Amino acid sequence: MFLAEIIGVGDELLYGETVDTNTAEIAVSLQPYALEIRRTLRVADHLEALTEAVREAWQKARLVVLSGGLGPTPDDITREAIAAALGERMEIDPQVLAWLEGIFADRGWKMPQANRKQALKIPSATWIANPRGTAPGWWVHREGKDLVSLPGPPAEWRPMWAELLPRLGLPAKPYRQVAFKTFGLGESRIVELLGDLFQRNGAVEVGTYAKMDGVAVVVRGEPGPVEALAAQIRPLLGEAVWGQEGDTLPALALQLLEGRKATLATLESMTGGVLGALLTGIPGASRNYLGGLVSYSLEAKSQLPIPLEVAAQHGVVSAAFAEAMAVAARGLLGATYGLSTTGVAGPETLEGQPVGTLFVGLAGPEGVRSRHFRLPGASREMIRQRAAHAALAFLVSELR
Ligand SMILES: NC(=O)c1ccc[n+]([C@@H]2O[C@H](COP(=O)(O)O)[C@@H](O)[C@H]2O)c1
Repeated sequence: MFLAEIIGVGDELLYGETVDTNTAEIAVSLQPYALEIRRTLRVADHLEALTEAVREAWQKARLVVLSGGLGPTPDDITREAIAAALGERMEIDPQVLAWLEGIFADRGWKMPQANRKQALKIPSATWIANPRGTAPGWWVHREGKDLVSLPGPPAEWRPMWAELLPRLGLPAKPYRQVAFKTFGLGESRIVELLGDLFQRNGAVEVGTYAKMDGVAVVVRGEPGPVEALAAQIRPLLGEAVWGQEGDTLPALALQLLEGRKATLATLESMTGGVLGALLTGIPGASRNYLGGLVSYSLEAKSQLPIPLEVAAQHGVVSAAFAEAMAVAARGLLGATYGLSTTGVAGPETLEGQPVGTLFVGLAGPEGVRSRHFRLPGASREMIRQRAAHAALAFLVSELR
């Protein structure tokens, strides 16, 4: 199998100011191709180090993809490093220079001298137009190999790469990926459930990925074996599965509400607005999400039509109180459904309940229910995010 090497360029990637997600994203985009990735690199804005890295990658690999270092400042040296590694001289391309000057002219500015270097190119490279920035990329096709140099910002390189990748003529392999998105199961529980089906052989590979919206179980590889294994895995995950590849909890929740021509109101305590933020992050949310309130303190709760004797009897962090809050949410905004959160995000505990405790209430035409969660999380922020996703996972499972 041919090799591919991916290089993330920039000091910030080495010292942790920025986590290099570009390399991972580019690697994922190469999965449908018959290329093997044995290593990826992060290299500083250092001419010698980057030249050496590019030279070595070019020697070994069928495809080399770089991201970063195409800006106008002196520390942007990716162009120089590629030119040195490939033994070519860069020249200013007058057409690209005119295009650059035009961008600045449109904004009513004169182009700074520093930007001139973004019009530099080696003879064997062709330009990759950048529709969103001043750093065009390079595509070198030489000796049956390809080298692609992209700018660092994802908003810039994504459309450039999406357009170029199919044109590279890389050897394709039959490939299929199936994802089951679950909530409420830990990764180790999933490993236990899957047993021998947790396979990693030549034909298929199973992986689990823990995110805020739960654990995704991904099966990838040759289409036939993937379909067969996914069909065996699906029933083992049962009710925990809420979606598939590309689904998000807030979008799915809104879609299910729309399917019922229903509306939703929220009343949040522990999540402090995170739930509302997730829902309003989806375009068109206002069709089905009426809005919500954050009643964080007991004082705020006492201003709302919630029977406080429920709190006195069961505590604020309880199934009964979550249900009372959900009923109040529904009534206050006249929504079809009311959804509530109450719990303990930490680091302080509340009412003797451990950090990570969450009760979600859901009130609707069919009555009122609640669910108890014990959420893992290393920080208050993580738990609040997980809690908001848990509330949506509960809503989705009830609306299905
Ligand atoms: N009913 C609720 O969900 C609710 C409201 C306020 C605080 N808390 C929890 O109480 C603890 C202390 O809160 P503060 O750190 O905001 O004072 C935290 O764990 C927090 O998550 C829970």
